[in-house]
Amino acid sequence: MSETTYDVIVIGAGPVGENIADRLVQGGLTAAIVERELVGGECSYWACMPTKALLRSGSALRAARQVAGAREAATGNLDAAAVLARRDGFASNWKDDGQVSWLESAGIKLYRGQGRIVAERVVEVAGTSLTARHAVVVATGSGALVPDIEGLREAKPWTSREAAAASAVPGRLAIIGGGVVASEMATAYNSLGAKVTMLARDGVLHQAEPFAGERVTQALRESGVDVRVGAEAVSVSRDEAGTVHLTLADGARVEADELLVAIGRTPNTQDIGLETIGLKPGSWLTVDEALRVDGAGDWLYAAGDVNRRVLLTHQGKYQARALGDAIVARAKGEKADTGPWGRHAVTADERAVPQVVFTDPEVASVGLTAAAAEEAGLRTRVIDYDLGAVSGSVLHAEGYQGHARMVVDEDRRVIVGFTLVGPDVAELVHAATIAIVGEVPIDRLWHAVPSFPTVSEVWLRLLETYGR
Ligand SMILES: Cc1cc2nc3c(=O)[nH]c(=O)nc-3n(C[C@H](O)[C@H](O)[C@H](O)COP(=O)(O)OP(=O)(O)OC[C@H]3O[C@@H](n4cnc5c(N)ncnc54)[C@H](O)[C@@H]3O)c2cc1C
Ligand SMILES: NC(=O)c1ccc[n+]([C@@H]2O[C@H](COP(=O)([O-])OP(=O)(O)OC[C@H]3O[C@@H](n4cnc5c(N)ncnc54)[C@H](O)[C@@H]3O)[C@@H](O)[C@H]2O)c1
Repeated sequence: MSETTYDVIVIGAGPVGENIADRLVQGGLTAAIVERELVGGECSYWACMPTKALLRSGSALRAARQVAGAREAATGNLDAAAVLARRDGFASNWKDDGQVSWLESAGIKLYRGQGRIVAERVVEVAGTSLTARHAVVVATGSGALVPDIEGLREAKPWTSREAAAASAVPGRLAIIGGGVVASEMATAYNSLGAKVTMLARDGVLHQAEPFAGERVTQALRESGVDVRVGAEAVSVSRDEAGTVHLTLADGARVEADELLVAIGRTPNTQDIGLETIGLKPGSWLTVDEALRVDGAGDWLYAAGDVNRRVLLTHQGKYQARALGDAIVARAKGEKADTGPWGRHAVTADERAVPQVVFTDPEVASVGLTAAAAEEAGLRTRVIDYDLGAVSGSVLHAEGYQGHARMVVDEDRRVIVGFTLVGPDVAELVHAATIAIVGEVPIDRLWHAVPSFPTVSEVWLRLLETYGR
């Protein structure tokens, strides 16, 4: 077995692993990255990029149909084949040459194969033993969770991977789940012509502000999706003709051509050698504020989905920048600055995580919901405003419907949570992220004047509702 030594070994070349390795090399260290599938990870080929590509064409068509003049020009349905072809491009046709070239140009050494920790600071991959001088970082991400429902695995359901990469649109698609993947894929496949049934046992987008799930449910139903809140599948089978049959807890039956299971994620830690260092294979890697793995030595870190802090690409990459720079600092004998909002801290993971759900309407949020703020013991005031009543919204689309909520910490008079629901609100949320991270006092926000006539004028309306 050949042996090679690097300053740091990163297992997993998803968006998080790539960014960590980049920061390390930019900081003057050597880094090897280990990847068993495609460089770029889930996000590039089976998650963020292809799913957003599947959603974008339907969103553009709906936007045109909401404006007189454009509506008359947008008379047909989506060209599903063209949408799928555009999606293929955004998934780089499931080839990673571009990302491999980037690794080379960034000075990061790639090893292909399953990486396994075999001892402290030692990782084996495809017959090569890699030794780390300073650290090993696990950035192996997550995979789809498939529940133990009778007959489900034998029925060969789609997970998010098959939904993101499908080469044809099924006539009927049933979905188990009511979270982000379920809601986005119900939106996408409905727009592509599938008859969608969504079994949302625990409600639709139930982790968001309640009005978000309610509006998305209503819009999905209006566009023809059969949303069944509270419905639970108890058994599944696929017959010889390929039809999937589901039986629900209340005895109801659902038939579909494909079944998507979208009920959350499981960590990719089953076969990475955790047992060799006293940790449990298949478990999420819990970490401290420096992203060091609990129960391991100070040489092992975990970032991105696998540490379960926040399962989002942008937040994982935020962890990657902080962690990469912290390892560089420690390697130089400096102390890492992991105190709140420090250079190497991941404070935003707890206080200001933005997320956009690309449904129709879109849901864009950051920070705490009103319920979460109350649960955290904050003395809050919740300000709501009808987004459709803003001049910019009325101009943006006929019959624009939306809602905005601002959650204010009354003791500090700063915003701690913000949620927008409406067409094209995705690009509006970053202003709220800055207000929360910057802890901008409400009194100062009165001086941040939104342009007229934009949808952003909702900021002014919220402040007026709050009062001066
Ligand atoms: C359908 C869907 C849509 C999504 N859309 C969005 C979105 O719009 N915006 C957003 O912010 N987030 C989105 N997410 C979440 C996002 O995909 C993840 O948060 C992100 O991919 C996490 O990055 P990561 O690098 O931690 O893990 P991954 O992207 O999962 O990458 C981990 C990599 O490690 C490799 N690996 C695993 N084990 C080993 C091993 N032992 N040896 C070698 N290599 C290994 C894997 O092959 C993979 O390439 C979506 C998720 C899904 C499922
Ligand atoms: N636009 C985006 O930012 C985006 C898009 C897609 C996915 N993601 C990320 O990917 C992750 C995975 O998404 P997801 O939708 O799979 O998970 P999720 O956690 O968002 O939703 C899972 C849903 O399934 C329900 N559920 C759990 N077990 C169930 C069961 N046995 N039967 C029926 N329902 C059950 C849960 O109550 C929940 O509503 C999320 O954490 C999300 O952050 C982000």
